[in-house]
Amino acid sequence: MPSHKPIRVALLGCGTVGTEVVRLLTDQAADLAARVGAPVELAGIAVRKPNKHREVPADLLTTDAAALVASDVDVVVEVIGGIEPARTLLLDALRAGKSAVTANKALLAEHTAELSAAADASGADLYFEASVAGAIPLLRPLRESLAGDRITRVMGIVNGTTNFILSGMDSTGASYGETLEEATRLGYAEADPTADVDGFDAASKAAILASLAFHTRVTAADVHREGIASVSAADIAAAKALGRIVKLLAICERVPVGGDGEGADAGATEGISVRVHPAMIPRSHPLAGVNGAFNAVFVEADAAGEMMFYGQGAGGAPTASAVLGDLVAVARNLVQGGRGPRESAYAGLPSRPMGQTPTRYHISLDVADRAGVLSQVAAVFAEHDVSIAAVRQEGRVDDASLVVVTHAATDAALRSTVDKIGGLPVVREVVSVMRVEGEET
Ligand SMILES: NC(=O)c1ccc[n+]([C@@H]2O[C@H](COP(=O)([O-])OP(=O)(O)OC[C@H]3O[C@@H](n4cnc5c(N)ncnc54)[C@H](O)[C@@H]3O)[C@@H](O)[C@H]2O)c1
Ligand SMILES: N[C@@H](CCO)C(=O)O
Ligand code: NA
Repeated sequence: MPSHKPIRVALLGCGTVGTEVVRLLTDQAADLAARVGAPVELAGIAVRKPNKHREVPADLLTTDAAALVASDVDVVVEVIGGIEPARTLLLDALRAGKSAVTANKALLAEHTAELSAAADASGADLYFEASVAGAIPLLRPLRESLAGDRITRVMGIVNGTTNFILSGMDSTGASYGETLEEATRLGYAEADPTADVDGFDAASKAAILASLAFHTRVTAADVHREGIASVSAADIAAAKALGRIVKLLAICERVPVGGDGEGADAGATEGISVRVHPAMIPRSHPLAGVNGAFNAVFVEADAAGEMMFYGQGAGGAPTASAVLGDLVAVARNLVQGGRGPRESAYAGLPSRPMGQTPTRYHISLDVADRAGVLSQVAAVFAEHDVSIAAVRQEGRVDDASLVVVTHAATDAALRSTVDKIGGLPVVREVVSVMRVEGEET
């Protein structure tokens, strides 16, 4: 039996995730104690409305989260969400030398520097595996298992709500609006789905992933963000016609820098691009088969090569699994002495603006079916120094469709190419414009 004194845990928030944390802590108490080497005891649960929590022991409930944090606890688990009061509560805990576990990506994407500094100053642990891709072990592999390698790219589906909607649009051909309604009816999308569909949730996760992968401090403000509201049935059909599928991707990659920049870029030869946007990927890509509310993250590293992490990225029990894994880790550190890895931001790579990021575009046009159209369109690409990888033209009686897939060029050059093409008299409509990922450039 464990001889160490019990590890006392304060749980802040008892919603979808918190309820499952309580259940796992209770159901697995004996196993957890054996694994940690000390009993892991729930000292209190901070909630807003105690009468709404009949499923958890009433004597543990309190509405005073700050007092619970200040009480005789060793670890604080934060599953409230949002910036305040979560930020202040976690800072108070860390400053007092109490280790912290959080699932709060919104907070981490803004305030990791401050939280890590507080943890370093007191020697406490800060763990947050549940904040990205829920149950999937991802942050610890990036931070620990791959610490000896050089990660070049992380590309993932890290938002279940938008993946559910895009998968639905792909399988039924329905519009974005219709599919969002269905997702809301089934309880996948929240009443206010803004954070998910506009890409804020994925952008927070991208910032956390890029920070770990590239040993660089990246915040949500460094992430280029586009959501899925403008993805049309025509985009989905255009992708399908060429053996591709549309996904909302979080992409973190190393990109070359000229070294002629100013400020943070001066003299740098390498930067990073961190972005969230819909993109077409080949149906043969490992991420293409990730459907519904599942998450998956594809990682490329110099020595390890390609890896994929796949599983449930959301939901009470899956997210609580990651929270409990972190809780066991910090509790073990308390029992055995020592600390988990500290924040590592030594590389300080500059974030490159989207306009200077190399991307590829898929462009579908409705054009007049007459001689010379193709050469007029091709001339605009040449003017912008954008090289064409493939062209497909289909003529009909009074109009025709033209699909162009480019080689890599800067996003800014591609954007101005599309703008200029849209203004050509022979182009009736720009049917679909989308970036292409997951293929040779
Ligand atoms: N639900 C998921 O699938 C999921 C997945 C990964 C990460 N997360 C993250 O986990 C955290 C919690 O998510 P959730 O889905 O459980 O949210 P939730 O809204 O279900 O639960 C949050 C709870 O915190 C309570 N709360 C709010 N202010 C409080 C305060 N001052 N003191 C005490 N309690 C307070 C709310 O009343 C609510 O019960 C968020 O940071 C979220 O981003 C959730
Ligand atoms: N709203 C998020 C929850 C998990 O972070 C999603 O849909 O993936
Ligand atoms: Na995770």
